[in-house]
Order: sequence, then structure tokens, then C-alpha cells
Amino acid sequence: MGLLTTWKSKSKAKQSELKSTPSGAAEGDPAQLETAVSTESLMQHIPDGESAAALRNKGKVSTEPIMTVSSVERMFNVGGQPLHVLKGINMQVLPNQLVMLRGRSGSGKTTLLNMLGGLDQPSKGEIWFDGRPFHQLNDNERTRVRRMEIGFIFQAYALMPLLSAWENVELSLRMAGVPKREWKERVAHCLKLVGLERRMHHRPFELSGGEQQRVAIAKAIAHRPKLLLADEPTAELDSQMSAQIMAVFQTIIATEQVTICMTTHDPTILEVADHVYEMVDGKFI
Ligand SMILES: Nc1ncnc2c1ncn2[C@@H]1O[C@H](COP(=O)(O)OP(=O)(O)OP(=O)(O)O)[C@@H](O)[C@H]1O
Repeated sequence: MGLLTTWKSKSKAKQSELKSTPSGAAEGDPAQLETAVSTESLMQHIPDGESAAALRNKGKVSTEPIMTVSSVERMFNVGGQPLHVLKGINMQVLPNQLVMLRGRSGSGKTTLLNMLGGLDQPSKGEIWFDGRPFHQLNDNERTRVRRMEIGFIFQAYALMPLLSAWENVELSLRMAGVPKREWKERVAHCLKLVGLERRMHHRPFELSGGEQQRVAIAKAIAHRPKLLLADEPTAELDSQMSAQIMAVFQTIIATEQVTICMTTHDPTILEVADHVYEMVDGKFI
């Protein structure tokens, strides 16, 4: 298995570093102060102490993998020629972890992520999601699992441009079939969790890139998915906003019991991952 390395994601040092950078820069600048305040409020949600690993050791979190990938290959037919993109991928994702797929452009990260989310199927191999053989489900069954149990976040936010932050999150509850009586409380909770309680009625063009990505996160977790898949979620953001997004990810892992698997090119955010898989030319090294 191509496990590059393992880091503890919730060290106090890392939390205080995330906390102190924007706070230190905030004095006298209202825009930076706003960023600092929202980061402070984000960090309040992160519980001190117990990491997912510690909770697992105490039996509070399942030790069974939520996702198991065995010998997965993916071939495409391009102009009559076979293109072998994934060449035997093995991985396990444990509950309440932050797992990163890293690799150069074209190495196959998005192709694999699409398969983990049931958007595509392997040419060979198996993918087990929460005890079910994802690779054997038909299109309708995979769509149902995806709608109910998986959330997606994309590089370019994928928000409805004419809807407010509130309405965007509400839309995802409607799509997942969550009863309307639960919407108000859940939308408010998710937007607060990502630090946007003062931006709930802004539309995407009235928000910064980092704020738009936080709306996208609120939208992706609103229906309480077990697994959150994020394709380059920080690619459009500067380092401070990227740090905020990673702080939000840590918050929602701790409070919403969600597992996150994301792709990235950004070496500066790797250290908050529980596991990093390095992909080279369709394989983990
Ligand atoms: N549907 C498809 N048909 C044919 N080729 C494809 C298809 N999807 C992906 N590929 C090819 O597979 C390779 C891997 O693509 P993929 O998008 O998974 O890479 P990536 O690591 O996510 O790259 P990036 O970091 O640039 O997003 C590329 O060469 C791409 O052209």
C-alpha cells in the first residue's frame, strides 16, 4: 500500500499556528479583522484534545474502514486506443480521518476521487463503501447512496449564483429529501459551523473565494453525509484562506463525524492530513 506518511492532524501547535497567523495580521485593517474574527470563531468549534485516533482507541469511533479500494484499475478508450489511467490502486479510509491524495497533474487523482464517489466505476477491482460493494451497484443504487451519504466539494465552489448562502445550503437538503421542517435549524447550524453566521444572506458574488468555499462546505455536509470528497478545494485560494478551509475540515470531522478524502497539489496543507497517498502515473508510491 502506498502510504507516504502519517501525521497527527490535530496537534495543539498546529491549531495555535492557524489561530495566530490571521489574528496577528488583523490590527487596524477591517478586512483582515473580519477574517481573523471568523477564523477565531471557527477555531472555537475544534474540540481540544481527542483526535480521531484517540477516540478510535477508546472505542468511540469504529475501527472499520469506511472505504476500501482493492486493485482498482481504470482504462479509457481514446480514439480507439486504450488509456490506462489507474493501474492497481489499494487504499483504506478510516472513519473521521482527513485523507489527502497528492500527485502531479494527470496522475489520476480526480479519476480515483470520481470512483470513490460513485460517479464512475472501475474497469477492474473493488470499492467497498461502508460495507457495501460500490463496484457492483447499478447506476440507480449508486446515485441513491451518493445523494444520501456522500458530499462533494469542487475547486470552483459550484454554487448557484443567484441563490444566497442560505438558499444554496437549503437546496442541498431539498435534493437529499430531508424533511422541510428540519431545514431551518440545519442550514443555520451548518453555516455557523463554517463561520458564516454573518454572511448567511449574501449571494456568491458578494462573498470572497474562501467564504464561497465555506458555503460549498456547508452545502456538502448539510444532509449529514458519512463521506466528504473534495477535489482541489484550496486550489483557488491564498495560503491564509486555505488554512481556514483546513480548519473548517478539522471542525466538521470532529463535530459532524464525517470522513474527508481530498486531492491537492498544495504541499503547505499536507501536514494536517491523517494520511497522505502520493500518486504517480496511476499508482501510489
Ligand atoms: N473520461 C476520460 N476519457 C479519457 N481520458 C481521461 C478521462 N478522464 C481522465 N482521463 C485522462 O486520465 C488522466 C488522469 O486525469 P485526472 O483528471 O484523473 O488527473 P489529475 O491527477 O486529477 O490531474 P489534475 O491535478 O490536473 O486535476 C489524464 O491524462 C486524463 O486525460
